[in-house]
Amino acid sequence: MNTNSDALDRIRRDIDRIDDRLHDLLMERTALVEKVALAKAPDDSVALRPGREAEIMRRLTVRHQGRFPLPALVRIWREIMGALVGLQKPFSIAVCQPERGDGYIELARDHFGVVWTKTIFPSPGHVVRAVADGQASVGVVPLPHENDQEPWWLSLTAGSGNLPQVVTRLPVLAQAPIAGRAEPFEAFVIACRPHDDTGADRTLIAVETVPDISRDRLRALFTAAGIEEASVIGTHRAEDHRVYLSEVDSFITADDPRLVALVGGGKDTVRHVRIIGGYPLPLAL
Ligand SMILES: O=C(O)C(=O)C[C@]1(C(=O)O)C=C[C@@H](O)C=C1
Repeated sequence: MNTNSDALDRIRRDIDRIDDRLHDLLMERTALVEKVALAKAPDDSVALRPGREAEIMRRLTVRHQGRFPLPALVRIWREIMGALVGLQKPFSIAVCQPERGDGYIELARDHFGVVWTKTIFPSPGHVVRAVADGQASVGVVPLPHENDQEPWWLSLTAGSGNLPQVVTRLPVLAQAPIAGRAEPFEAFVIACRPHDDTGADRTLIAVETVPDISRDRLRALFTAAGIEEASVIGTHRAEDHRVYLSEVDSFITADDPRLVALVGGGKDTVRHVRIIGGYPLPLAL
């Protein structure tokens, strides 16, 4: 009996020592991130680097071993990086929560952690405006749906200047289903910064065509321009034109010659092509 409780005490002292080391490392990591913040351009409006975060998470999930559950590991690092992004610059999160419940707030909390303020907005359009105006550092908006009456992503295709862009897709690791909830919530994070190249990314390209063309024709235009694996994730039909939101399985920037080929290959049909961001591929279990 005594021996057992002695052994237990010893193990618990080891656990205390490990907790102290973890805690010390966390404080040391915080000090390093403060140095990273000083090295960033002062006019950077948001400290968030979704690509770097994705690379960290991929590296850790690959080296992970043993019985500690991977979703718990991801959650701990989400909390750490979420906390540290807001220590570098003021950080606030605009969340679209159009329906009852708090599915998108949960997604935002799982990704950015518990620390920073989250403000609920009734529509994705409000969130886009809040981020564009600098009222919020990032926004969480539902993934586009085919039958959206007023797709929020259209406002990311128009105009110039520092428009918000899609930078992340949530959740970064598929969540366990919640009993009683029909569908998992999924969202895009938008911010006034370009999406990052992590070597495993998707890019979102809005293509405006006059007149309307079929999806098959659109896919053929992408293929002819040298862009494979383009799938449509949203559409908007106006009186004299159609806008497709296509998702491409690679990292593409606005100056990519393939986009010029896409416009040229469409002769007069493709009026406008615009990248509205992209995101690192979500973690695979
Ligand atoms: O590497 C950076 O740029 C950081 O700001 C550090 C850090 C991190 O905690 O590792 C924090 C926030 C960023 O979104 C990405 C990574």
